[in-house]
Amino acid sequence: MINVGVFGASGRMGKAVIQALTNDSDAKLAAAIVRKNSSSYGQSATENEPVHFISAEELQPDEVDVLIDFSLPEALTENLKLAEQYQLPIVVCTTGLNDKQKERLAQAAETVPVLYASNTSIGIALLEQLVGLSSAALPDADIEIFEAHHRHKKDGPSGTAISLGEAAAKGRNQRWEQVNDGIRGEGPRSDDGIGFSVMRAADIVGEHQVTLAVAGERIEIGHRVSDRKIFADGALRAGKWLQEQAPGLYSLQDTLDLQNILQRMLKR
Ligand SMILES: NC(=O)C1=CN([C@@H]2O[C@H](COP(=O)(O)OP(=O)(O)OC[C@H]3O[C@@H](n4cnc5c(N)ncnc54)[C@H](OP(=O)(O)O)[C@@H]3O)[C@@H](O)[C@H]2O)C=CC1
Ligand SMILES: O=C(O)C1=N[C@H](C(=O)O)C[C@H](O)C1
Repeated sequence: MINVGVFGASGRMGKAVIQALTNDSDAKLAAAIVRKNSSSYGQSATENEPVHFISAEELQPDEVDVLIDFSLPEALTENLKLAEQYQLPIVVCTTGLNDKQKERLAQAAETVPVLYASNTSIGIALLEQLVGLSSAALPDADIEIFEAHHRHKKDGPSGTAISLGEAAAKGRNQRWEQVNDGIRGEGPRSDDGIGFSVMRAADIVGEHQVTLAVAGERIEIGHRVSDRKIFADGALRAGKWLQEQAPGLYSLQDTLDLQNILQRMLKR
């Protein structure tokens, strides 16, 4: 049985992970971590089991095998410090990280296993591969990315949309910093630029579409999530995998065989 500690446990995703753990025969909730000034602090985190929302200082490291972080970027440094202090593997799922925070992930990965996933759905991992392949195969296509999320989302474009842009740039051997056009506004597009359009509305869980267009033809590769269980299950799957790994910085792609599957398919 794997004991899971969840950061951001009171949030939309934290609750989804706790719910997923109630039906998981290999893993259980060991710690539901919130801020000390959280309105959830001290309350029961589960319906039947005696797990309460605690603060990070109250974490009992011997009771936890892996940490899953679905809080916000502001909490990343403290969460990584805890993982380092207690030598615990950590799956980081928060988005909107700046360059310094991404460097901090790499620094933590020198001493503990760290898996960073802007999207824990296997469908998006597959989409990334398909986008890389399509971008390489259509070097002259204009690439644009659309994403839609719920009205409460703070960051934009979404972490997933940026990861898909990076996969497209990689497919063409381009540096992401050179082709990232950000959210589209006025003015004509450059030949290589990859731009985003963003929708925030109601309770949309997460939708992404990558368009590769040449004059007269358009490829659209898309993905929609309608239930946060998809992300929660993906994060737990990643956590189970990570707790058997050596220190290092991993991605969801490392846990899957998609690249080999794609290569085998292409050889046929
Ligand atoms: N990788 C993936 O597949 C997915 C990633 N995400 C990402 O996960 C993150 C959380 O999303 P979501 O659950 O919707 O967000 P919520 O706002 O619902 O939850 C975030 C939780 O973090 C806690 N929090 C807020 N501010 C701080 C802070 N400064 N320090 C520590 N904790 C804080 C809050 O709990 P409290 O105040 O009670 O402490 C809050 O409940 C986002 O970055 C989102 O983009 C979302 C879905 C899927
Ligand atoms: O905030 C969300 O809800 C989501 N965030 C992630 C992102 O920014 O890509 C993943 C998912 O699409 C939901």
